[in-house]
Amino acid sequence: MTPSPGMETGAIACRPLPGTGARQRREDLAMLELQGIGKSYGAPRSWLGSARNQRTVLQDISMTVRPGRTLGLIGESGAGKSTLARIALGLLAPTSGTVLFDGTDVANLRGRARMKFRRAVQPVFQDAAGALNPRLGVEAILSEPLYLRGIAPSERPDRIKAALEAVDLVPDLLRRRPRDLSGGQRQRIGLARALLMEPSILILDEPVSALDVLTQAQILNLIKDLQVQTGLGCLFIGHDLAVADFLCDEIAVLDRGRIVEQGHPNQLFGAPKHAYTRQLIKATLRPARVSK
Ligand SMILES: Nc1ncnc2c1ncn2[C@@H]1O[C@H](COP(=O)(O)OP(=O)(O)OP(=O)(O)O)[C@@H](O)[C@H]1O
Repeated sequence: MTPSPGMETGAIACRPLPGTGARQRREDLAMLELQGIGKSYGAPRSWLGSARNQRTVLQDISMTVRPGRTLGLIGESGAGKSTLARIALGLLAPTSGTVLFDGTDVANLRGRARMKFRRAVQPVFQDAAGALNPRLGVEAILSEPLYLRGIAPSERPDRIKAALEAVDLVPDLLRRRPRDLSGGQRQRIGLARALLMEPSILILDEPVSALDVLTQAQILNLIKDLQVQTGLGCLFIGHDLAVADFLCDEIAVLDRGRIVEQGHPNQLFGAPKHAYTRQLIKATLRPARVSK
């Protein structure tokens, strides 16, 4: 199959973020585990004992995001991907099941321990424009995580500069606002902001869906390089099989709130077991396989 343009051509140079260092790859250590996650929206009519208003969107989802690995969650619109992303980030409570961060149920985390979890698991969303405060300039946007981490003001400019370099942006952009950036630049700023939190895990919710194919390839290479460099674990959420194939070590296929198949991309694309996976592959116009 044909690789998407730019995907296989020279990965963007990696520069370590200051203070991030190159983390050890700890392949066997589970960092974020979702165990039997279920989610229903809408309040039950409890006084009638009826659940007529409730709609179940996730059922019995179990997956583990490990350091240095990228797990993909693929499904069509409405399958429940963003709901799962919000649960993994601790922004939404599951109706059933448990999210474990380094072995601890995040529902029981309070105070500093909860802040540590929220810092360690960082999102990168599809809509970078919506995720960046439009009233702030890039410098203020990138200062925020450093402020939250208690980094001294005197240290912030160097860290911001290095973060910009890490995502291949020039310091000139610091004075601009999100609306004055291209989609790709905004996504890089979103990535830099997440990285400045020194996360263990990135939740990539459709991170390149809004970008043209060349910019997609650059951002995907960047994510991959940064992951190798820092040992980050990633949960990639999306619908694009070619992107998942390029980025992921393992892919789970989500159909109407249930994982119907999970495996290595070669197995999944080469010999899909479930009818829904076959349907997804067939519906994709010749997904580009990219050599790893
Ligand atoms: N706050 C909410 N209240 C009620 N229903 C919701 C809420 N959020 C999402 N849903 C419903 O849950 C289902 C799953 O939505 P979700 O956004 O998780 O899917 P998705 O796979 O991310 O879709 P897309 O790729 O289109 O963003 C959808 O039917 C949606 O309408």
